[in-house]
Amino acid sequence: MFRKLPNIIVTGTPGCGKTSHAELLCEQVKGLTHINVSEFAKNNDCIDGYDKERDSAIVDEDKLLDALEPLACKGGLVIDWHCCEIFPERWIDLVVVLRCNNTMLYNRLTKRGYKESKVRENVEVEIMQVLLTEAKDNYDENIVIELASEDVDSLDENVSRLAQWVENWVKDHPDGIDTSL
Ligand SMILES: Nc1ncnc2c1ncn2[C@@H]1O[C@H](COP(=O)(O)OP(=O)(O)OP(=O)(O)O)[C@@H](O)[C@H]1O
Repeated sequence: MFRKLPNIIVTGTPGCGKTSHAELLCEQVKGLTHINVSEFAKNNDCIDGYDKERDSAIVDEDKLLDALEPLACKGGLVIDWHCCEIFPERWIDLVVVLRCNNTMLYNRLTKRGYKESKVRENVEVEIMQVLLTEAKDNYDENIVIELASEDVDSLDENVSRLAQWVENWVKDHPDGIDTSL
């Protein structure tokens, strides 16, 4: 099977704007499919318990990858999750790491009603650039890009840039990519 569209990961600390970016990109570029991993895992029986301390579901990563594999082989996925290292390198053409100013992130998470400990933990993750390091450690640095997601203008600019990148990828891969390799 050949995939004719790239697969993109949109990652970043919770509240950075992954879902906002992924949704808008999929609205603007025909053929792309938004995979909100938390929802996808729930809908595909890939939940393996609940982490009370973190107040979040535990995803069974093996089951998740099995469920995603056929879709990843078709291509055109925009994978939206706060973790990127589990996705095989052969699936992924671009890793977008969204970054956000600490005060803004604090306000966004507080507005969501997150408890103080969860807000602090996530702001620290952002300060320590945890997601950027994870992306660079697990994928070729040439496919990892860092984008600021701080206001509506930056959201629009980022999405236009990503849409242009997809258009260029398609032109550069007229026969697609062989997913059996
Ligand atoms: N670039 C931006 N400009 C203005 N508001 C933004 C921007 N990005 C995100 N937001 C706002 O921040 C909040 C969190 O955004 P979003 O749900 O897209 O983040 P997320 O990274 O997907 O979070 P999670 O990992 O928890 O799902 C939303 O209220 C959204 O409207």
